[in-house]
Amino acid sequence: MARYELVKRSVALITLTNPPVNALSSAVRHAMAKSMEQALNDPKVTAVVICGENGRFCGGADIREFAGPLRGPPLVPLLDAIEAGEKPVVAAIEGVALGGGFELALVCHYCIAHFKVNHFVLKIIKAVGMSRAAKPLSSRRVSMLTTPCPPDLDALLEVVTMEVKKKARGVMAPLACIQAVRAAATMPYSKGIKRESELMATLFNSGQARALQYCFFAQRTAGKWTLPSGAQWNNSKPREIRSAAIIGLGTMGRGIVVSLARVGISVIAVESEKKLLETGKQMVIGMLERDAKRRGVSASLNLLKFTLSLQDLKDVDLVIEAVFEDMALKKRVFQELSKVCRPATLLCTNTSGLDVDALAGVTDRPHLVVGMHFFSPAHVMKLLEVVCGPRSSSETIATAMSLGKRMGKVSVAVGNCPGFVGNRMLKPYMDQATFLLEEGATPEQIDKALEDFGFAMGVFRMSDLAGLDVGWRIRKESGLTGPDVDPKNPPRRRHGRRYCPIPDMVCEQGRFGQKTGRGWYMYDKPGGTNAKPDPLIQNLLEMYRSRYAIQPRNISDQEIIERCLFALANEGFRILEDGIAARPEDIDVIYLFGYGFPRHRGGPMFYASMVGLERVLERLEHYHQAHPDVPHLEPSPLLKKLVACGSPSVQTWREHIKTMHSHL
Ligand SMILES: CCC/C=C/C(=O)SCCNC(=O)CCNC(=O)[C@H](O)C(C)(C)COP(=O)([O-])OP(=O)([O-])OC[C@H]1O[C@@H](n2cnc3c(N)ncnc32)[C@H](O)[C@@H]1OP(=O)([O-])[O-]
Repeated sequence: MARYELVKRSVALITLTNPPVNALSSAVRHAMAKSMEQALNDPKVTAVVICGENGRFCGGADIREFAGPLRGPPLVPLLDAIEAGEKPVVAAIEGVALGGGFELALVCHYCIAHFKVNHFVLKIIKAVGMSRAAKPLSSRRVSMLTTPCPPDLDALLEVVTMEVKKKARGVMAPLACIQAVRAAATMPYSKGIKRESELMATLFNSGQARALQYCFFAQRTAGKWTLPSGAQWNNSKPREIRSAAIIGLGTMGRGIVVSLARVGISVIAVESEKKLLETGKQMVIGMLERDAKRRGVSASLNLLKFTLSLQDLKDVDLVIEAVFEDMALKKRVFQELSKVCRPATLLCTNTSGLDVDALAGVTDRPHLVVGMHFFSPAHVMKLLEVVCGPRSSSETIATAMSLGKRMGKVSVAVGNCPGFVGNRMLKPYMDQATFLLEEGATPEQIDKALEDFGFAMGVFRMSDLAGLDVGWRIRKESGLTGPDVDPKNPPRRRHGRRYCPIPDMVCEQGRFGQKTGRGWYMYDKPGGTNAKPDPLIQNLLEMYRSRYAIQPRNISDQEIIERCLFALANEGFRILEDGIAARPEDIDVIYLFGYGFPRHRGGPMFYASMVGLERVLERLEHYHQAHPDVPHLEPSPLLKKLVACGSPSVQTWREHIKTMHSHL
């Protein structure tokens, strides 16, 4: 946990040894305290060096221990002892120095940030020699330093506070940091430290801290995918991918090309027409050049090839199809790929919800077919849903997961069903929002409630950004609206359940969102981003309500949050029951990285657990009773089961889910 050695007969070297990141666990703190005592009491020791094993100084407190009560010696007295000690202490920093690890470095009298380990001992000895020859230690103690305080501190912090409140809506920690900076600038050290401890205690005991800790581990859990067959992340070897092809240079295809090329993978990009190919090529080159400039590297344009011919794909390791979301078209592409590509080439589809197994079925290699659902813009968004068809091999899944990681994505393995995890859950969430419009709410009221909850964008602003026509086309294709609707259907019912036609009416007016300058809001111009409430939408809602004799009522923010978010989580429970996601953590990671769910709320499933499953169940029952024609509000059997089992912690829900239904 901490190794103690005497180097050159006078330097005590204390090495933190707690892999993987040398976190300050109770055992490490205990060993550190003992080692420091030994070093300070040994007359042979003239200086102390603290470093971390395996190229990492210290990743901070051991977050795993936050779940329980504090054990072992606290960190602060150890830090005080180092700072006040009469022997110079040097922090030899390599890799990370985060949180408590950073504090540890700060209280040391000297810090060396070094890269070449072979120079390690030499540098330390030099630094220690310097410290002994130089001024007394008092000038090196952080508590003795005066903090510069700008004369306009209040105004400065006011501006920063406003900015933080805008960017990190509802998040406590950044605001507490500003208060800590104020304390550092205006109070003596001992009082400032006390103030910081109070702030830390407030944060530490908040639900937000628990949510953020959960998110940290959920993200890492998601990478540890597992299938009912026993194949999992640590027993399935991914293939090495050196070359890839992208079919379709629309928005998604372009983003995927950029994501691949910037990690050094050769990419062949295919389009069906010369004009589309040329436009796509120019855009990809521009995106790569801007990206390279931002990162201070040269753009990897030599890795790109643009072509109109699928024949050029015969030797690539992997193909990602990113054509229009049309099953017949995708099937034609996959049939063609089967003929053209060598038998070992992996065939991936970037679909946002179509049946991956149906596509696998038209190929000569269903075991090498997998879904890779990127989120737009694909070179920016971190989420990747890896959709495992029933016939996808473990090697195929491992390859897609590992390729996602290589591209810097947070990859989550999910099962194959309409909409997979993310978009399947989105439907009940959006349905609730439109039902609330019918009942008396406005788009801006609903968006404000969701944004106050912490979403970067409410559901209507988000839809305007994404484009309303996409969902409209899907609804037309599935016979929910348009000429194919059975005229016997009442206007507000489909398949025996409640249906809200308002989104269709908005689209019928050519209002497709930001791109047309009109959607749920109005914008200054097509492509504008400044959303303003539109009186025409208000009129449309009023006419709609009067046509269907709906008496509008006042709807509270609480009802908006409960109906939208509990319906979202309820679908998450069904997804777990159906085995489309292996764990609640996977669902939460998808919502955090793909749908802007506020991180300090932990994701929809964690949020439900924080509200209390009993309460979620009771509210869903209440709303379902009021709206019996909305099946999404009927509490899922898994939710009921978990409540009956005493609402166990989210990390143990998996034990209550029958794995026999798994689609993963
Ligand atoms: C008391 C005074 C107040 C102090 C407060 C604090 O210090 S608050 C803390 C302030 N510190 C932070 O907030 C730092 C949080 N950590 C990080 O930001 C990153 O992990 C990293 C940059 C250290 C390494 O990134 P990377 O991409 O190279 O690697 P990776 O991310 O994949 O992690 C590898 C493995 O290490 C694990 N693990 C990591 N850190 C901790 C930890 N502190 N604890 C426990 N475990 C930790 C991680 O779970 C994973 O385990 P797995 O899945 O293999 O079993």
